[in-house]
Amino acid sequence: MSLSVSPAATGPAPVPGLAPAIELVNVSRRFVTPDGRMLTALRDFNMTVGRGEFACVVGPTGCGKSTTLNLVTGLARPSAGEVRLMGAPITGIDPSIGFVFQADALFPWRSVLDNVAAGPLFRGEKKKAAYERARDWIARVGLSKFEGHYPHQLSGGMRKRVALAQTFINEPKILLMDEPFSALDIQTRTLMQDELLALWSGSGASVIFVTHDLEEAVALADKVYVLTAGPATVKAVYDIALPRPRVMSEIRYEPEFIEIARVIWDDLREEVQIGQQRAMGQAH
Ligand SMILES: Nc1ncnc2c1ncn2[C@@H]1O[C@H](COP(=O)(O)OP(=O)(O)OP(=O)(O)O)[C@@H](O)[C@H]1O
Repeated sequence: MSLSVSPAATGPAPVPGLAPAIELVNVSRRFVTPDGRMLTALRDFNMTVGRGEFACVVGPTGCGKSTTLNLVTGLARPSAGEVRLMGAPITGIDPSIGFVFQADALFPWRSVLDNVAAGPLFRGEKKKAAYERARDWIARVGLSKFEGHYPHQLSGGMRKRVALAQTFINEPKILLMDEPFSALDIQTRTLMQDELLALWSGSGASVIFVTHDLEEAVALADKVYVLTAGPATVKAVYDIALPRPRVMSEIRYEPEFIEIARVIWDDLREEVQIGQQRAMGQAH
């Protein structure tokens, strides 16, 4: 059984001389609520994502998962502690970060080709080279026949493919994903997970992927972080040593996968129950 549980961040053996891609060190993040109270969303939060590592984050609703991503983007500052990218403290919004969120960020008035070429053109790449690379990425996600289509003419899964091409064409060193596939039906979601792993495996990108779907987390990740009901701290980190390449439609039926998901769910369930009890208490 290649399952290990650790109370602190582990991960692949660090590359000598290279700092981890992402580090959150003793981070706390507090907000002032609209009624003037102080709300602690993250407390003493520690996370280390190695270079090229795929980390998934699961936790109860509202515990602080998106807040974690916002700190890594540089859009939000920690109230205490430090966030480092490639060993250096964050000073602003880093152009080497790519994002994919639940709502895709396609320009509705641009064709698929223009959407995918937008990033390189914005960064000053020559038009010919940008469009050549865009066509290549569109082909990689299987949409060559649709490059002249507009987003409203595509299915949800096709739009996600465009969003992935639009992200990977920028060759992000760090990729932040916040429930990117949660609005898709289960079959399309499975296909998109395969697509994501295929694109990621050739990219070298370090990923933080937030999801409510524990099976999705186990299937994709090198490492799964389980967060406590808010304020979020890291409850446990699980190394997922399932071999790669992984085929999403098959992996879920493997005994080892089922066992790993069961063990992590036992841990997560407690936090989900705490979150639900609190929500019910607030409703009374
Ligand atoms: N800008 C803000 N101002 C005040 N409170 C905030 C702000 N952003 C987040 N919060 C609060 O911080 C807590 C964590 O929110 P966050 O969105 O990070 O949780 P989450 O785990 O991503 O939620 P979900 O599972 O619903 O996606 C919540 O109680 C939320 O209401």
